[in-house]
Formats: sequence, structure tokens, C-alpha cells
Amino acid sequence: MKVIECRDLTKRMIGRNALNQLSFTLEGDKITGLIGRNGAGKTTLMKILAGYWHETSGKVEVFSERPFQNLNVSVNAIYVDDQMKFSHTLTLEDILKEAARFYPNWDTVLAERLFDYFSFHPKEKHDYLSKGKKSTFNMIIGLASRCKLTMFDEPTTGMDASVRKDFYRALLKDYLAHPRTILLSSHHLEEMEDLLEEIILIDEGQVVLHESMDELKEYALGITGRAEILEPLLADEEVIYETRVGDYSTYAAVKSDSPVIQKAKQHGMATGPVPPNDLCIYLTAKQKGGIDDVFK
Ligand SMILES: Nc1ncnc2c1ncn2[C@@H]1O[C@H](COP(=O)(O)OP(=O)(O)OP(=O)(O)O)[C@@H](O)[C@H]1O
Repeated sequence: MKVIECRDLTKRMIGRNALNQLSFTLEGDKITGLIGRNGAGKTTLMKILAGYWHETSGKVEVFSERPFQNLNVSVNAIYVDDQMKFSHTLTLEDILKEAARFYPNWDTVLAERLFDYFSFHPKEKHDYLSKGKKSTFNMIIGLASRCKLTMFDEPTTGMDASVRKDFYRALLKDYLAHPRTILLSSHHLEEMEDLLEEIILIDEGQVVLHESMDELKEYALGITGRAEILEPLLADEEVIYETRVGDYSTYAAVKSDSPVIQKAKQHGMATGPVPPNDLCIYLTAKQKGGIDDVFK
């Protein structure tokens, strides 16, 4: 069954398309990484999927229904970010009780165990939690709700290294015991690579790539060679990324099936895998080169 279907989904805000005819489908239970640079449209997409915001045009369906202000979607899909707000009058204990009443698959035992493990006090107020503790508490809500569609937007914001590790481990363990569709946006792809089954890379409100992690790891190859030999080989070929290394060498990332690879090997050049995180950066780079160019 399709959990999410977006077809030409567009969201226009203040004269700009935050989402621009974005299309993709998610089927079955998977952990999917939603990757993109700042402002790519990740939060906008997830807020539309959660039913908080309506689309400007195009089709968006969650569990085959339009999500906007849809009760079935509200109770079966959760969106967790570091901006979650709760009534000032509620203590953490009250919030957990309210969440238990709202989400049909809520796991009280899991919520209580995580609550104790991360040393929360039942009478604390959400507003007064530190940034990292807020993210940790919100994570508890996201996991214990066991929603069929669980969306975490930059969930580890403010968490220290040890809590981040705990979060990813708890997420994986709970997912294995209770498979569901989990969408995880983060800038730290390298940190959650082992957790993800696939990624959706978005840029300027459009899907650039939707691949399994295995395919992503084999999507491109990096070539390093003497600039005067490699650069002519790259001319007229599709190059994902190219940069000078020192005075005499060039590094280029090309698709794994590019004819350049064979030619480069014939010249004795070194080739190697392109780490998924680097590939995502290359595919969404706004210009060739990097920050160093600013200082030239
Ligand atoms: N409430 C809003 N009103 C107007 N424009 C908005 C609003 N929220 C987001 N935008 C714009 O929509 C675009 C996409 O923003 P969005 O927050 O979805 O990106 P993102 O990928 O989540 O970024 P980040 O990684 O920085 O959180 C940006 O150009 C942003 O300025």
C-alpha cells in the first residue's frame, strides 16, 4: 500500500515555491532519509504530509487521503521537530498522558522506560527544558506514538553525542520490533547512514534522487588524476563534481557507468567510491568549487 504519494506537489509561500512540482511515492515500511541543504523544502514537505499546511497545487496523499486537517492522518502520522509546543499548564507527565489518549498505537511502557532512562522529572515543564532535553523528550513522543508514519525533522538538534547515539539505537530497535514508515530529515547523513534503507534528496523543492542506500553507495565513482590528462577526458561528459587538488591534480565524481572511468583507468588513475554524504553535497552544490573560492 502507498503510504505517501506526491505528484507535482507545489507549495508557494511569499512569492517563492518552497516545493516545486515535487513527486515521489513511498510504499511499505522503511526508514527513509530526507536529505537536502538548508531551505531545500524538507520541513515544508513534512508539514504538508502531517496535515499542518495545505498544498498550493498538485496531489499529496498519506494513507491514500489528502492529509490537510485530516483526523485519520493526524492520529496515524506524527511530525516531530524541536519547535513542538505544548500547553504551558501541562507537566511532562501530563503531556505523556495526553499523547496516550490521542495516539491509538501509543506504548505507555516504552514512553515510561525512555522517560526514566533519560532522567526526566514528571513535574517538569516542557518550556523550561534545555534545547537537548526538549529534543530528547520530543523523541520519546515520536517513538512511543508508534504512528504508521513517523516523521522526525532534524531530531538530534541540541542532543549531545551520547544521546544522539542512544536516539538512533532506540529508533532502530523499536522499528525492528514494530516496523513502520519513518521519515528522518537530517544534515548528518554520515551519522545515520547505517540506519537508512533509502534516501530522498531534495533541492529547491524538487526530488533530485530517490534511491536505496545500496544503490546510492554505487551511484558514483571518484577519479583523481593529473589535471592535464583528466580534464580533457571530462570535457563533453556528464560530471557530478569537479575540483582541483593542489596545483597539478583534479578530482572528479562521475556516474558509475560513465565512459570516463575506463579511460581514466587506462591512464593509471585512481578511482574510488564516493561517500553518500559527499555525493548529496555534490548533487546539490550551487556552484563548482567551494568556500575557498570566496577568498581568492
Ligand atoms: N512560514 C514560511 N513562510 C514563508 N516562507 C517559508 C516559510 N517556511 C519556510 N519557508 C521557505 O520555504 C523554503 C523551504 O524551507 P524549509 O524550511 O522547508 O527548508 P528545509 O529544507 O527544512 O531547511 P533547513 O534544513 O534549513 O531546515 C525556504 O525558502 C524558506 O525560506
